[in-house]
Amino acid sequence: MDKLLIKGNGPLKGTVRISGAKNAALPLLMAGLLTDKPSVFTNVPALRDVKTTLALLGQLGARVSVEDDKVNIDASEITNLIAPYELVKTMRASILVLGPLLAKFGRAQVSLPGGCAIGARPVNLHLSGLEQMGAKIEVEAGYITAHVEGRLQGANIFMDMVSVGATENLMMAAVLANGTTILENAAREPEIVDLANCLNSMGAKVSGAGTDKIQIQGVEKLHGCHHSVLPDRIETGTFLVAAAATGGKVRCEHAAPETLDAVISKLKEAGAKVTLGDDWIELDMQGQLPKSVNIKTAPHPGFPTDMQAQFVALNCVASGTGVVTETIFENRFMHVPELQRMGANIDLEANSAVCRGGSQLKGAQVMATDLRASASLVIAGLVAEGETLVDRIYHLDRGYEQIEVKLGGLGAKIQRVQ
Ligand SMILES: CC(=O)N[C@H]1[C@@H](OP(=O)(O)OP(=O)(O)OC[C@H]2O[C@@H](n3ccc(=O)[nH]c3=O)[C@H](O)[C@@H]2O)O[C@H](CO)[C@@H](O)[C@@H]1O
Ligand SMILES: C=C(OP(=O)(O)O)C(=O)O
Repeated sequence: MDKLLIKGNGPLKGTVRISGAKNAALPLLMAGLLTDKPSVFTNVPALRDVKTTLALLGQLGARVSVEDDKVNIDASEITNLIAPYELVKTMRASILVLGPLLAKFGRAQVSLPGGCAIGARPVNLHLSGLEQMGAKIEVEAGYITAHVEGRLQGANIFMDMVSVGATENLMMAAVLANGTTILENAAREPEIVDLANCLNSMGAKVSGAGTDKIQIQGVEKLHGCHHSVLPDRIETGTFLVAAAATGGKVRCEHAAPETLDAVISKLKEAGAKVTLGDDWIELDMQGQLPKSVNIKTAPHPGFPTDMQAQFVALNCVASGTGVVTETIFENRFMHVPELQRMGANIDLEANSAVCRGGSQLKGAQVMATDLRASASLVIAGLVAEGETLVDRIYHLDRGYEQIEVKLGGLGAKIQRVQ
């Protein structure tokens, strides 16, 4: 099993190219199921989750081809409407095939994603929204089986929690429904706007994406698309935090600065000088060490839960005490015991991590437990004294494209080992 060996060696410096966003790419690729015509996506990141998505689409009968960062999907001959456990278990976003399959083919069977490291992550909002659109749904023997007589029907759906995945699934279902669907208390993440833009380029009628009320007027058919995936705001944020923690100066290119307000604001509070262009962000610590910051995660435009672990690592080496509160997932502090093994001074109190800064972290063998927890261990390894070995980095490969190559380009001593 691959591991990352990191030797802390001072400030990161240089320029890094940001990849397309995992969380935008996955629903976009699934949207390829909604049309008989070819869909072409560019700026698709080479990630394990993208491979899983393409394998899933292939298993359903879609013809998929990949050339560098370009993916072509032809879903004109779908032969199978089952998303099996073997694929769904490795990637929770597989549930996003349910809306498109039901809307286009009238039925689908998708394995229940099950619990995962960061929390239980139920899919009740996805299912109840589809039921309100006329679907009949049964959950039995670990599978969700859904069908609808004729077309899904437009509906007014109020979601009693803000869910990114449910908003995306229901939006994709509603584009081919009969009539108008209104999604209230919808998620407002930039990846939802990217999906809506892509669906509209396919002939859908979606308005209000990026607000908490999305209106979708169903159409009978969609055509193909040519869509470039939104840059990854979480990958960008991770490199910026790594630069801040090491006291460095890093410029992220091919980024989307407008999607990172909450993160940039916290980096400035930590003492970083941040400069923005249309598609780049530069962070300069001007030789200073960071100051601790308080953080509370919240749905967009609040502080993203997917950046929480990286800021815990930053707070450990910063000056002062920072309290990081997680409000989205009930078990998203698994990086804390691993950071403690490296000498971090953190106390867990309910859903908050009280991080007392100023520790000189020491290299250790640590274990990645989920995607962003892994990123926080890499950041800690970059500032630790001595060698850090991060095990189980298949989690990292789900969401970071060649992280060791990109960090190496910024001067880090990091290599993949067996
Ligand atoms: C592929 C993708 O885009 N993943 C992102 C997506 O995950 P995902 O779409 O799974 O996250 P959600 O926004 O749905 O989850 C938010 C909260 O709602 C709960 N919930 C969700 C659905 C449901 O039917 N019932 C329910 O109770 C979840 O357990 C969680 O506590 O948004 C999360 C929150 O920003 C991010 O951390 C993930 O990186
Ligand atoms: C939690 C994450 O992803 P997923 O929803 O794909 O598990 C993440 O990207 O941090």
